[in-house]
Amino acid sequence: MAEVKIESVSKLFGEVKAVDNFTATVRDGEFVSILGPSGCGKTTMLRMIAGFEKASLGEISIGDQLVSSSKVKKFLPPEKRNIGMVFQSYAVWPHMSVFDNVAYPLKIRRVNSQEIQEKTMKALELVHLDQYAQRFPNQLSGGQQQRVALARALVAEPRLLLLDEPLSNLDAKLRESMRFEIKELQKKLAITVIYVTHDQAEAMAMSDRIIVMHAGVIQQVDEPTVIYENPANQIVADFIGLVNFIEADATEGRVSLPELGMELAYEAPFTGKGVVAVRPEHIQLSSSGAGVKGTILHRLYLGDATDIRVQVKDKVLRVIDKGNSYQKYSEGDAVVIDFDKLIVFPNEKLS
Ligand SMILES: Nc1ncnc2c1ncn2[C@@H]1O[C@H](COP(=O)(O)OP(=O)(O)OP(=O)(O)O)[C@@H](O)[C@H]1O
Repeated sequence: MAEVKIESVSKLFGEVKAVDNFTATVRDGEFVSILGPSGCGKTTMLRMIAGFEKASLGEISIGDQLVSSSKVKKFLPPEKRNIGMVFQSYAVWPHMSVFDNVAYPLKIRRVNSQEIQEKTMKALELVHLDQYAQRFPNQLSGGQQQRVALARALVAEPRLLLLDEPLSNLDAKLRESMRFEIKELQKKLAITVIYVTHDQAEAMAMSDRIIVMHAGVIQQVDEPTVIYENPANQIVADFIGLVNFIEADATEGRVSLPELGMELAYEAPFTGKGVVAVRPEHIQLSSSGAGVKGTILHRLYLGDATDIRVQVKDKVLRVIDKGNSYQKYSEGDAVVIDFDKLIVFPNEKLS
C-alpha cells in the first residue's frame, strides 16, 4: 500500500505535449480513476507512474520513495517500483497454464517453490479461479482471462495497482460484474489503485475520486458525485453525462437566455456572456401554465424513462423524463419548460 505523489509532471513527444503539468496525490488505499477522451494523455501518465515512460519534467513518488525526478535525474525502472499492472489486452501467455501465468512474477524474483505454490493459489482464490489453475488460457472465457491477469498483477503483493482500461475487451454484462469484482478486491486488500478509462460509468461506479483530463491537462479532481453535480467547467460538464448548453448573459441576480427567450433569477459568479449547462433530467415539462413554451419534436421510450427533444424557438433541448411522459405527450404537442437545476459558466474556449 502506498500514497502516490505526482508533482508538476509533463511529457513531451517531440512537439506533442501529451501530459501538461500534472499534479495530484493519490492517497494510501484510495481508488482513483484518470478519465478523459481518447488521446488526452491518461495512458502516458499511467506509464510514467509505472516507469515505462520517463517524465520530461516533474517528480513522482510512491510511498516514501522518489521513483522519478527530472530535477535530480532519478529514474527507477518498472521492476524496481513494486507495482502490479493490468492492461486492456489480457496479456496472458497462451502457452502457460493459469498457475504458471500467475506464478511468473514470483519465479523471476526467485521466490522458493513452496512460497510460489502458496502465494499463487492465494492470488487465484482472490479472483475465484483456484479450480482453474491447471487450465490453459484458451480454455477460459474473456472475463476469466482478465481475472488471471489481475491475479498475476496481485501475486507479488504490490503496493500499488495500475489498471489501463482492463475491461474494454469484455462484453457489457461482464464489464459490469467485473467492476464490482475489482472494487471488492480493492476494498478487501486495501490496495491503492489508479485506473485509466474513457468510460465515465466505469469511473463513476468504482472510484473514490476521479481525475478528469483533457488535452494533457487536469480539469478537475473530485468525488464522482461532485464531478457530476458540480463540474468545474464546460469541458467536464460536456464529457461527464449528458448536457444542454445554452448561451447566457449574466447580470447581477439574473441570467437571461436569449436563445430560449427566458430569464431566470440566478446569482452567477460573474457578469457578462457565458453558457448555461442543464442536464436533461433537470428540465421539467408541463402541458400548461406560465413560462417558456416549446414543442415536442421526438420522443423515445427507454423503459424507465423517456428521451425527448423539445424545440424552443431555434434551439432543440434534450429532456430525460422519468415520469409517464411517453404516454402523456405526443410529437407536436405544446409544452412549458422549467429548469430544476442549472450551472452557469463564463465563456471559455472549447478546443
Ligand atoms: N510514443 C509516443 N510517441 C509520440 N506520441 C505519443 C506517444 N505516445 C502517446 N503519444 C501521443 O500523446 C497523446 C496522449 O496519448 P495517450 O495514449 O496517453 O492518450 P490516452 O488518453 O491514453 O488515449 P487512449 O484512450 O486512446 O489510449 C496523444 O496525442 C498520442 O498520440
